[in-house]
Amino acid sequence: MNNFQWIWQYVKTNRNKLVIATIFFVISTALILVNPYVAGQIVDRVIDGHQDHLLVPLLILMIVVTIIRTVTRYTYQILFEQTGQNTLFDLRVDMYRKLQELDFNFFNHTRVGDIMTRMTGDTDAIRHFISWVSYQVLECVFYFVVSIIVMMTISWQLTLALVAMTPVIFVLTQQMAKAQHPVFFAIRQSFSRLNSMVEENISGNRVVKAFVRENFEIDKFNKYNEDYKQRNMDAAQISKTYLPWQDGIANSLNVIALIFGGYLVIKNQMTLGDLVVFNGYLWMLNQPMRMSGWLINDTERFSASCVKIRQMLATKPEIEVEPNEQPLRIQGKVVFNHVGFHFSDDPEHPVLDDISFTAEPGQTVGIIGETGAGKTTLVNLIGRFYDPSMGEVLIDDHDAKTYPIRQLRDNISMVMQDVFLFSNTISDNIAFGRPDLDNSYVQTVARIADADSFIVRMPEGYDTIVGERGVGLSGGQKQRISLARALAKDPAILILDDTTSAVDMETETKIQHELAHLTTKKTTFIIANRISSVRDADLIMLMEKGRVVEQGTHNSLMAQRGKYYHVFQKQLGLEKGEQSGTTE
Ligand SMILES: Nc1ncnc2c1ncn2[C@@H]1O[C@H](COP(=O)(O)OP(=O)(O)OP(=O)(O)O)[C@@H](O)[C@H]1O
Repeated sequence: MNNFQWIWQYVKTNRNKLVIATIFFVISTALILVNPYVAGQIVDRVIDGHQDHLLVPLLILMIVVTIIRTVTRYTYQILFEQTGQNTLFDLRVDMYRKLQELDFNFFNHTRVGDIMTRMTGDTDAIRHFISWVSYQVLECVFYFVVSIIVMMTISWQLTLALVAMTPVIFVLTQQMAKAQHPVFFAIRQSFSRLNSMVEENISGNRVVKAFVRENFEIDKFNKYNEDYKQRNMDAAQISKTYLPWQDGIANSLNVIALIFGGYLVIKNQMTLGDLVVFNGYLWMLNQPMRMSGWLINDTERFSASCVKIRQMLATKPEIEVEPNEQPLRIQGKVVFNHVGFHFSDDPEHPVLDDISFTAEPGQTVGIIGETGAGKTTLVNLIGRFYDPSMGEVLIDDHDAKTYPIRQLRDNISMVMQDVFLFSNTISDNIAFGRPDLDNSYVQTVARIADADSFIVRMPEGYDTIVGERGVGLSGGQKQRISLARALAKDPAILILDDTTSAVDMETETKIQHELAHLTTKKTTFIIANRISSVRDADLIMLMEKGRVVEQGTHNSLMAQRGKYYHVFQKQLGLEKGEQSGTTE
């Protein structure tokens, strides 16, 4: 399917509008023929033929035609614009839906700036094509065909002399399109890189300032900015090479018409009135020749944008998301059966290797281990953010792959390492997964997460709007709101990925105490650095380089006197050194 066929799928819902627009377009464009003809009549019949009484009616006719033409032209332009806007709207809806459907794998490999370029610049290039370029092309084709037919009826010799120039224009247009094609793709890529760079700089502005790297960032931006400018200059250079020729040839038609037309008038093979009429239609032949270069540019921009959008819409998530199904309540038993995992773009490096364990419903599993050991990846397999490359993950004794993904995730809450809050009220952030929650339940879960005490001290309490990504809150406060958000879902499986790393040990103990006394038991996975965070767990796994090297309860692991024992001794020593009388 080419780009035109593809975009037609969106445009065709506006069929009625397009039919009306086309009728107005035909009326408006056909009326263009009238005034030059009337002008010819004025010359031949009023000036040469001395039929003075015809002057006023002919002038009135010209005015009426001009008014009708203005109204019809305005109407079809509006209708084309509406069609473009509607298409843009539908396209954005589809793209946004697709973004919700795409998985971690896509977002791991696609820059935010690139996605933003597709959602804004690319969609607008398509709107511009539908709202403006499409009827300009129609107009040009109409002008070209009609002007030749009409001019033929006036003087076929003169028409042929002019039409002889069109192959040259055609070849120039073809050449220009060929040269512009890769350049517009390069412009599109460069713009996306520039957007990504700016987006990254804004997101990372605190890091930039903290490391005093503003000048480095400016230099980096200048490089991308320069590249974008250069690509546009390349396009301009190509236009500069071809457009003056096209323009020159289009203009030369006037000269040819005057010289050859004048000759025909002198030879009495054409009346002066006919030459005036002919001249009146000449711009209609000129216009398509002049416009063709610009329309080619816009069409190339349209094509480059279509390719990027179609690529995104065609991307299939590795894990298919089915439409919403009936809610399903799971018990929360989790079994890993010789699970191995590698990222699809890096099959050489297994991130998880032969992991096996069982967590009964309501049990707590603690996962500790060095950084990069694979702890986050392991819990990501439970919610099917990735599927295992080997072995199987069983949820309630069924392969996790057999669950529709949304049904499964509805039963799982994750508090992620990198807390993200929406720029909304605290209350809405907590109720994100269950928007129908009443305020008292929101407060209950906030209390369990030890967030209530600081929220009520805020000027607007639960109605306080937090900034983008939770700006305005401390790291620990964000973690606690994010924990409350996870609890509000009342999940069967709760995953806490380094959730209490930014809170003090006293608060952590308090939260753990509250979690342990929840009315509905949840299978809880706690990833932590401090053994104190997991020591009461039913099962503790110590991970190293993608493998579980020791597992058991705190007491059994201590009795083994292995790696866990040594980590514990080390942490105990550090804690004692740092603060006496802590929870250990
Ligand atoms: N999207 C990805 N593509 C390729 N490799 C990845 C990706 N995400 C993580 N990894 C690699 O997988 C390994 C395990 O990462 P993971 O985040 O699971 O570790 P972790 O134990 O949770 O670490 P930390 O305690 O620092 O959070 C790391 O070596 C990491 O480099």
